[in-house]
Amino acid sequence: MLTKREELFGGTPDEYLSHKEKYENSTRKAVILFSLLRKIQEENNTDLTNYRNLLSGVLGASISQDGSPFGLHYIMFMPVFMSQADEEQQERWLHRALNCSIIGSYAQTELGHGTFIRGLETTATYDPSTQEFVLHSPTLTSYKWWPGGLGNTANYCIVIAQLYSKGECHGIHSFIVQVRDEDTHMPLPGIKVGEIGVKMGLNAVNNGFIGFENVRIPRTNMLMKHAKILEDGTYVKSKNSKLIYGAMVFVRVVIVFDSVNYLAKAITVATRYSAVRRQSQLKEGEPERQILDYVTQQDKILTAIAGCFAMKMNARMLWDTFNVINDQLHKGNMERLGELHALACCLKAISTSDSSLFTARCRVSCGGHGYMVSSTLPATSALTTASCTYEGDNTVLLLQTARFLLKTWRQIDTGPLTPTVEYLKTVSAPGFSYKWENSIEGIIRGFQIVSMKKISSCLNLMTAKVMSGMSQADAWNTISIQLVSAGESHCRAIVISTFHEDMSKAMRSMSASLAEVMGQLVELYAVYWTLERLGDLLEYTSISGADVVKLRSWYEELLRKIRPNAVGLVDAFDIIDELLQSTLGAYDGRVYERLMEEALKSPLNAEPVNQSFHKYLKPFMQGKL
Ligand SMILES: CCCCCCCC/C=C\CCC/C=C/C(=O)SCCNC(=O)CCNC(=O)[C@H](O)C(C)(C)COP(=O)(O)OP(=O)(O)OC[C@H]1O[C@@H](n2cnc3c(N)ncnc32)[C@H](O)[C@@H]1OP(=O)(O)O
Ligand SMILES: Cc1cc2nc3c(=O)[nH]c(=O)nc-3n(C[C@H](O)[C@H](O)[C@H](O)COP(=O)(O)OP(=O)(O)OC[C@H]3O[C@@H](n4cnc5c(N)ncnc54)[C@H](O)[C@@H]3O)c2cc1C
Repeated sequence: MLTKREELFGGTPDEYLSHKEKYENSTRKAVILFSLLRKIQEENNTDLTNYRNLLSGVLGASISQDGSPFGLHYIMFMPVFMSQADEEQQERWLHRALNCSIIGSYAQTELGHGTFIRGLETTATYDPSTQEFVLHSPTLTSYKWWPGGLGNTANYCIVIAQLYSKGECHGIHSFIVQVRDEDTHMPLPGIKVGEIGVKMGLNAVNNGFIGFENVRIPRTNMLMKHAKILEDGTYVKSKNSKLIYGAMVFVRVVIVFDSVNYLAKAITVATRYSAVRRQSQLKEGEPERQILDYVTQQDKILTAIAGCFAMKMNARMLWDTFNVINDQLHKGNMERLGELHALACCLKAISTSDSSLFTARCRVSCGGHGYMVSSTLPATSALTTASCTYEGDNTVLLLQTARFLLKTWRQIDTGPLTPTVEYLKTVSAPGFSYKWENSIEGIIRGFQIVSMKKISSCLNLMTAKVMSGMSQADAWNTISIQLVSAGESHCRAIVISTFHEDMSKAMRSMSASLAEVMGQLVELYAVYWTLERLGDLLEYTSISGADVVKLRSWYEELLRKIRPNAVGLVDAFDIIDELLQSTLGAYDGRVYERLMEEALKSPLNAEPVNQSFHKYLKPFMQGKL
């Protein structure tokens, strides 16, 4: 009789399963795991604020690097319900979703549209005679495409469609739709649903497609916490049309935490492997050195560790900011919605692009063995690159942040600014002067000045182009590279300052030795990004060549200081081997034995001579083919 642990972590490695077997195996594991989580959930009431704890359990427990067919149920279906469904609808469905007696997905993206959601083609037309909506996919491009779990798993999904009533289009709204029979799991009439095929990664998420042929759903299946359709078809609009976007903000907040978790796995593997792997002699006649002793290896890995700690603290800040503003939204105060959206956009974009960049570096830092699937680095790389796209393409999200920053800059003199942008007032105040200094505070100030000057420059460029006769939209597109750069600079200034401030607070309750190491990580992160963004700093601040020489020495000194604590820092992530699932990163350091053990599991090692020898090779080698 297998133990739960053996059931979850034993059996044929996923990499040797077919696409279909991988899905079936993931579903088998998911029901084991989420039965345990369901028990935990039943003891707690659930609203959006305490929901993230459950979600971090779900994400942390998602034991496959290929994701889980239940992912979207937890990550989007339920949060959207909590933020978009009215009380009666939550009463009717949320408990069933929480105890997994229904499994949901979130169907927004279509074959033809992902970013431009106002261009979605799926329609929901209200029929007052029957008090129903008619859901329809008018074109192939209107088919929903990508929703996780929709292929074979979910029996309900939230569909985002253009709402029509009394001949008028009211834009996109959310609807809950049953897609499969709860007993037979057969697709319901008028519904064409399936799985989209093999992807670069996340191949257990069961991403699907769905098309509707005049499918009728009750009026009360429109999620009506904000906007409503009355029985006679009268449309009652939301207090704020942007509230429909609320769930995307929540998921972006979750994804920042996710990106930290994925990066933590990758750097745990790369750091431990770099301590085990010996290669080349630093000095003739000496034993081969741990590759972690090479400064170029430290440059790849220690900066990733610092980045992981930095983003973890920013994820917490974002979550706290989300809760504060979400409470205000519930009380009808929309004042900071735009700021929250801009912050969630840029932190989602920067956390996922950093995580993708550093994970790829971890992969190459492990040489050939880092290219083995059994190292788990290829899967983590595939995962982190996906996160640069899902829940909003990073470029598009940074443009959203830039849109907010330009709006803020236009109003800079009309009154106080909200917390995440008040630095713009400080560094642009009359009489403010700043001379570059090689210190954490000096670096933060430098990044804030770069951000402010980029925003100001973008607005001036826009104004000049529009004055020259260019349309607003063309002017925006023409300078969009600089707009993205302004969004990134704003975010980097926030990440460094938050890391410094929050870590400084945390260090007060640490031992002196631990505080010293944490302080080194903050400095390493700040100095690394200063060297990475030298062009901006040379353009907008008084940093000099001499400052740069000193910065480089400071950087190399920090690598030297942090090296002895590298393994301890990643051990502190405390990721158990079963979740790490890596031949290179296992706690016991038996890298070579594990590589061989995993290789022997390959079906191609089941017999000494593969059948292709007799069928193909032998006749070929004998000239008979
Ligand atoms: C069990 C374990 C499982 C583990 C599995 C691995 C983990 C996986 C983790 C997560 C899985 C994720 C699954 C993925 C799900 C999805 O991808 S769902 C689909 C997501 N799609 C998007 O994000 C679409 C992106 N596009 C947009 O958001 C918008 O189209 C837009 C880019 C913002 C542009 O829209 P629009 O043209 O309408 O907007 P603008 O004209 O630019 O601005 C209009 C005003 O609206 C404000 N706005 C826009 N968005 C929001 C928002 N989200 N919140 C608040 N306000 C918003 C914008 O600021 C403008 O306001 P203004 O006029 O005042 O300036
Ligand atoms: C693994 C994965 C899981 C997903 N899960 C779901 C899910 O469960 N539910 C769901 O609804 N969706 C899901 N998606 C879809 C995802 O939300 C979209 O892929 C994403 O929103 C990007 O849209 P798109 O793919 O249409 O790319 P596009 O929007 O076509 O972007 C392609 C390129 O065009 C550029 N571009 C687009 N618009 C602009 C603009 N205005 N300005 C400048 N450049 C622009 C982008 O920067 C990008 O470089 C998932 C996607 C992935 C990869």
